[in-house]
This record gives sequence, structure tokens and C-alpha cells, in this order.
Amino acid sequence: MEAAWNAFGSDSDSSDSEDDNGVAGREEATRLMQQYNTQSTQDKQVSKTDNINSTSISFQPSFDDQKQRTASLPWPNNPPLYLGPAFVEKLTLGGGRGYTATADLPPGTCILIEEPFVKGWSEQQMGKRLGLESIQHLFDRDTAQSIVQCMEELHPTKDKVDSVYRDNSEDIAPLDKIQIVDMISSADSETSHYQEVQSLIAYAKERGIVNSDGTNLNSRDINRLLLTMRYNGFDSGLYLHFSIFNHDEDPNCIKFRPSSEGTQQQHYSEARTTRFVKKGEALTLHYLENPREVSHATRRKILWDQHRFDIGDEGAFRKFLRLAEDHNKRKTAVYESELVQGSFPESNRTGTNEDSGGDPPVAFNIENSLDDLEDMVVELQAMFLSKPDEGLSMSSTSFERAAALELTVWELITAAKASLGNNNHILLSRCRRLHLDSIEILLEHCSSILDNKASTELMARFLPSARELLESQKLRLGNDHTDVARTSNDISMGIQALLSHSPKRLLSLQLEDMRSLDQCSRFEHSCRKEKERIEKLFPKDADNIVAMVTKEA
Ligand SMILES: C[S@@+](CC[C@H](N)C(=O)[O-])C[C@H]1O[C@@H](n2cnc3c(N)ncnc32)[C@H](O)[C@@H]1O
Repeated sequence: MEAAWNAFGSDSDSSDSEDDNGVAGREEATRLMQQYNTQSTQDKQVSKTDNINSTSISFQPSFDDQKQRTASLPWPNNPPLYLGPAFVEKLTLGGGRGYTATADLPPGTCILIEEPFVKGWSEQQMGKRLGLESIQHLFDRDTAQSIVQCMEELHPTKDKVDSVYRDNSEDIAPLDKIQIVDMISSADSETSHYQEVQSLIAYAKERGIVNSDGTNLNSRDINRLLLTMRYNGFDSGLYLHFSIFNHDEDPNCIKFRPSSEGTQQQHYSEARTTRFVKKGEALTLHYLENPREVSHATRRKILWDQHRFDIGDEGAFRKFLRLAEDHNKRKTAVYESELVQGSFPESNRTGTNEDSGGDPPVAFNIENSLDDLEDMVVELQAMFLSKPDEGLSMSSTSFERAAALELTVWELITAAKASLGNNNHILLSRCRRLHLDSIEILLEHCSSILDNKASTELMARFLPSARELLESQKLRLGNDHTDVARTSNDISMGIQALLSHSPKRLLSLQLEDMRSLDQCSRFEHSCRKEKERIEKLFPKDADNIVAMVTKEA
């Protein structure tokens, strides 16, 4: 998913070459890495081939069905490429709408396929808090008129905002005051904002951009447009129908963003269920991404800052998860993944800590370290990708940076485990994924420098991180989530590499269910099968689905 706006046969021990540090060892290490990379490529190919004939569709999409379903959407003249078994229901939360399942849905069911209505964001906007330059970016487009008119239906809708300002101030609903009136007043209180709004009004008039009723845009319209972008924008741009999804702390859908994998360009985003959904259940996404795994206090602050809704403190969060009603293991795990030394940390919607003079919460320190280390991973990946042919001539500095990063993340995991006192804490999952990523960088880009012993040791650190990550993910996300498939694949590849190059080292890890070579093989097999099973639930068949609903019978 992407966020709403913010800015890897049994071998005898004697064949182990783990103590060989010479040239032979280096050649062996290179072979091991090549095997890792070849397996990785084959996996991708298998999943692509598997995907051709498999389908997750639990019912047959048809032109007629599609026509009927999309007719009742807020934008009947701008339908999505595909709307699955969902309808827009009236709700009491902000905007008053949300998707509901029209049938029992298996995991992987395609709910929505849609191209961005406005692709990406202006260059001036990138990395900055959402501002009026994004509205200027909209007005500069040839399709500005139609964009502005369609945006009238995004939360908060033009009708709603106009009616709020028509009402007496005592009659304004508390939520409308928070999400509309207070936000617009706060923006207007800045002189520069007021002046920029006036210039945008003049610019819209000059370009003939008007409301759907033919009136000229006024300052409230411009401020409302800014709010719609804040409440509905995704990293990849602005969508009409994706903006109907509400946030849930235990979401049942995931959004895949437009991508360009190899020669394949995918211009649309898709939403699919990540678990079994009952008929009548709300279909929801998680609004946070990059990173999605943040502590409850940080999520609470981000969601309040951007969307002006509050997931609340411990009591409200339990209620939010409907813990008391459901007695659901997954929801309980979502709650438990926040506990620090057995307690749910305090928070407030505008952020915890610092101002109160006390020590910052443990999770806050770990998040800061993670932010810095994730930036370093991105930098390293970019650096290695910009010099793909460096090979044997790779500078030792690049290697040292990557090796130091892996070690730092490993140490962070050890420290975080101790300070959180919760092996399944949400931040530990993020630490472990970062650890796997940092090892993959070394294996993929530094094989010419790594000798066999070093690479075996890397694998020996990779595997425990992946095992622990998988356990936490299964608890929190269920067994059918794409993240579970990815980690299962990592474990399978890690076991395969160690089994063929240093089974002795593999057994020395003493991992649960991996105490004998036979057990290790069986565990590897089950992870590989799980990865294949989940991948089949999420076939890359969106083009077929779109073709099915586009052709009239
Ligand atoms: C992208 S819109 C979602 C669709 C919106 N409900 C509508 O009717 O257009 C985002 C807004 O929906 C509301 N919202 C989404 N998820 C929510 C939740 N879990 N609790 C409260 N409000 C939520 C907030 O007002 C947020 O700014």
C-alpha cells in the first residue's frame, strides 16, 4: 500500500569451506551470492508465469455489472477502471462515506483499479508541507476545469463546506468545526497565505476555471481545495475513488501503487483484500506508508496532523480495534505489538513527550534511529545502482559503509529488544526488515569483497531476523498478507544458501523447528510453498480484469 500524503541436498560438514579466507573462499562467496541472486530472479520469473492463468476473482466481472456498480459512485461520469464487490456506504466519520463489501471476500480479491486522477505532485511541492503551489499545479493543467469540478465531491465536499458556512456557528457539527472551519481559519490567519489565495483566485478567473455552477472560485473554494488534497492525496497523486477508502488500524485491504517493473509499465493503482472479509464489513486501508510501522503515539500524531481524526489513547485504541467484541487473535496482536515492558505507552494527539520535560519515550528514540538508518539504506542503494559495473573495483569505502550499516542495525535490534521488552513490538518488525535489506545490499553489491566466511556469517544473521519478522507479521497481519509472502521467501532463500554452503553454521543457530538438516529442509519447503500460495492469491491480473469489464457482451 502507499500512504496518503505526507510528504533469499544435504551437504556433509567436510564440504564446508566456512574457514577458508583465501581466493578460493572469495570465489566460493561469489558463487554463493550468484546463487542467491539467480534464485531471486527465478522467483520473480516463476511468480510472473504463475500469474498468467491464476485468478483471485471470486466472481466474474462483467461489463453490465460494472456499469451498474459504478453508476452509483460519486463520479458516475469518471468511473474507475474497475470497481470490485464494494459499494459506497454512508457513515458517521469525516466525509460520511466509506466502502463496504457486497459479499464474503477471500484474501486477494481485487476491489479497485484506478489511474491517478492527477498524477504526482509539483516539483515545488516535493519534500515540503502541502501548500498552495499544488493548487497552482492543478490550475496549470489543460484539464484544470474538469479536475476542479470533480474535486467538488472529495471530502470535504463543496456542498458540505458551503453549508457549514451558511449555518449559524452554534449549529456547526463539532467534526465539521475541527475538519473544516478551524483548518480554514488557521490557514487564513497567515498573511502570506491570504495573499497567495487572492492571486490564485485571479489566476483561475484568468484561465476561465469556474465551479460547476458557473460561479468564480472564491477564497473558501481555494482553501477547500487545499483541504481535499491534504485529506485525500496519496504519494503517487490524487485519486477520486481511492479517496473513498477510510483508514483502519487493522485494515483488510492494501493499495499497490503504479509501477514500472522492467519493461512493464503499470499506470494504475489497485486495492486488494489481505484477508477474508465478511459481507457487510467496511473495506479499509492503512493510511501510513514509508514507514507504515510506527508506534501508536507517532501514528496518532500523524493522523491528527494530516487528517484531523484521533485514534485516541489506550482505551480508544482498544475500542477502535473492537477488541472487546471480537476476541480476535489478530486484533489482540495489533494491540500487543504496541506494548512497552508490558504497558501501553501514553500519548496525546499532538505528540508525546519532549515538552513535558520527561525522557522521550523508548519508541520515539528507536524511531529516530530507524529514520536515520533507513535514509542511509536508500542512499547506499542509490549509490550502488548508479555504479552497477563497479564489481571487483568497488571502493572499500562503499563496502565499509554497507557493512557498518548492517552492524548498526543488528545492534539496534539487540538494544530495542531489551528496551521494549516485547519481541513482537511493531518497531522491531521495522528494524528486522531494515536488517534484511542491509544484508541484501551487501550480498547483492559486495560479493567481490566478501569472502565465504563473511558471507556465511551474514546469512547466519539474516536468518534469525527473518524468522522473528515472520512470526510477528503472521500475528499482526494474518497468514495471507503479501508481507508474509516476502519474508517467507527470504527465509527459504536464506536456508537454501546455508544448507548448500555451511549446514554446520545453519544448525549452530539452533532455530526452533530447525534442529536437524531434515527439519531445516522441511522448514525451507514450507516457507517456499507459503510464498507460492500467497503469490497466487495476488495475481497480476489487473489488465485481464479491466479487459473483462471493458468489453460489452
Ligand atoms: C480519504 S478520506 C476517506 C473518505 C471519507 N470518509 C469520505 O467520505 O470522503 C479521509 C478522511 O476520512 C476520514 N476518516 C478516514 N478514516 C477514518 C477513521 N478511521 N476515523 C475517523 N475518520 C476517518 C477523515 O476525516 C479523513 O480526513
